[in-house]
Amino acid sequence: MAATGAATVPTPVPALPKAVTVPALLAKRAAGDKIAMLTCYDASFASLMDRCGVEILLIGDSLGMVCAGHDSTLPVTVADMVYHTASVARGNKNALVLADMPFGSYGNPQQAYDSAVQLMRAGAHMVKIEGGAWLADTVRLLVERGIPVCAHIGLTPQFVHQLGGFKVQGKTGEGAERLKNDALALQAAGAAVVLLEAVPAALGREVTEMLSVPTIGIGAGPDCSGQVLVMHDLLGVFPGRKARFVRNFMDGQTSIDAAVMAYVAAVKDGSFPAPEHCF
Ligand SMILES: Nc1nc(=O)c2c([nH]1)NC[C@@H]1CN(c3ccc(C(=O)N[C@@H](CCC(=O)O)C(=O)O)cc3)CN21
Ligand SMILES: CC(C)C(=O)C(=O)O
Ligand SMILES: [Mg+2]
Repeated sequence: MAATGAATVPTPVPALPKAVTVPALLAKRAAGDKIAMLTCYDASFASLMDRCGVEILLIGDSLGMVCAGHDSTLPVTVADMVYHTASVARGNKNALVLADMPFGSYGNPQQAYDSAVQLMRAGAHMVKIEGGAWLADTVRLLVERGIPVCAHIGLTPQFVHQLGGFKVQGKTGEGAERLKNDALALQAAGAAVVLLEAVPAALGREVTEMLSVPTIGIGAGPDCSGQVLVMHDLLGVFPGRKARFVRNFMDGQTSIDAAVMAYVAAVKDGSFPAPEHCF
């Protein structure tokens, strides 16, 4: 028996990470721990991201653009989302599986419920819908029936034809007020997560401070509770024009695992997003 205790105690084998749950996300928000999320569309990448510590895997309707080659997310169907959600769920162990409700699948609360049930049966743990305070009744109905909801506000790509392009939102006083009002209404209706896309960093911070549920930002500044990127942007394989909030994490790495781990580390230590990624 060695005389000096501390140095001879064997390093414990790290416990397997606990599955990421809705209460676990709330606890991270309360503790100020950053949340790392990525889009994911298949089982192989789900397995890779899960083992690299990504906490939320988003089956984004961006798959219509990055996988299928459309120029918007509008052509994506519930059947497309079910196929990719089931694929991701098979590859995942610990992460929370979040599925986008595609364009046209939540026109009223009952249609939203029917669509969400299909995604939950496919393996989603939470669904995401785009829109503001007008969606409160839909959020309430889903949450009351056991379907956790992420509310997506700011730049909502399903509204591209109304927004006139993929443009930064909440830049005017009126726009910022509307966004804050939407965030509060959606949280009050039961949203477990609020996703902020392409809004000024100061507004991302304000909304995050106003809410008790976590915010996940994409082009919404460093003060959100967590961050998300489209995996093709993180890996530098998307051929289109890249948004200001994108960082290619393959730079300086020699494997996809290393790039994903660098992303998780940069989100956790607050070094991503940097000022050049913010509006
Ligand atoms: N590969 C990819 N990455 C994404 O982040 C993404 C998709 N696809 N498809 C669905 C939506 C579309 N998104 C986009 C696409 C482009 C910009 C963009 O270029 N924004 C300009 C702002 C221009 C302005 O406000 O005038 C930028 O400079 O970042 C932003 C979000 C986000 N989502
Ligand atoms: C960009 C993220 C937030 C998304 O909704 C998607 O990938 O579809
Ligand atoms: Mg989406």
